[in-house]
Amino acid sequence: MENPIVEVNNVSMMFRLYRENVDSLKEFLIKKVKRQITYEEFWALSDISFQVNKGESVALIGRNGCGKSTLLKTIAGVLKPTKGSVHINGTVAPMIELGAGFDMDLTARENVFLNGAILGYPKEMLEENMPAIEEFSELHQFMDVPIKNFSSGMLARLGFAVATIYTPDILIVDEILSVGDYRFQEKCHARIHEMLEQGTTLLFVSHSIDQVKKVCNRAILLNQGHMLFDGGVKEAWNRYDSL
Ligand SMILES: Nc1ncnc2c1ncn2[C@@H]1O[C@H](COP(=O)(O)OP(=O)(O)OP(=O)(O)O)[C@@H](O)[C@H]1O
Repeated sequence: MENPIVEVNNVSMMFRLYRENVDSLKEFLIKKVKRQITYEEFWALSDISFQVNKGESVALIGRNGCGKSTLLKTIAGVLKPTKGSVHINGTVAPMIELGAGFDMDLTARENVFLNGAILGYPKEMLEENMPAIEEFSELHQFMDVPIKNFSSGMLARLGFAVATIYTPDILIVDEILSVGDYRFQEKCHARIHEMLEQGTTLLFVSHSIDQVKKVCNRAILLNQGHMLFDGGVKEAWNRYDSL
């Protein structure tokens, strides 16, 4: 039997919620040293465990703030869980906060190199793929324009084009398909399907049942940081509806 491609073992995530109202880092540090800073512990994820096998497409569903993005970030390695562990058996392309590493003062082309480097792609690979990125993002005449002049849809197109230049073992998609116009969303879906056909495993967050039904064969329902259900998409959505 093959090893699972993603293993999430008893993952819990705690954030400190600071209640103090401080105006500067200096004031914060002084208060911290004097132990005048108080915080509340907030558990965004509590004891989550599941495994994903190669080729599965799994949706994470649940209400706003239930912990979906936090869970994806621990799987992508962006956040280290407070307790538990995550094991990944392959390459990961995280599409979380697309273009989070963009610099607004740089041009689209310069940002391809910047964002590509953050994603760990070699410079030569980015140079080689520049025509494909221009083509997919449909930003031809805008490639040498500073991106501060771009619309949110244009930024999403650029971010998606950079993130998908190679076919990863695991693709992590967080809500990004809600950005961009309908035609571009369809293009993103087509690209994701192409990857799935090549054996990519998908972890997907979306608030749209139609999108989840289109791409996923399994869904995990979260509620206030707890895992309530793991199984078929239809049943997961029925349970979500009755929360
Ligand atoms: N860095 C942080 N510091 C403090 N609290 C955080 C931090 N990141 C997330 N949270 C809190 O953790 C909880 C889960 O957030 P998360 O973004 O994972 O939810 P979500 O299910 O993805 O929500 P949405 O559907 O609105 O995107 C929320 O209550 C959020 O406020």
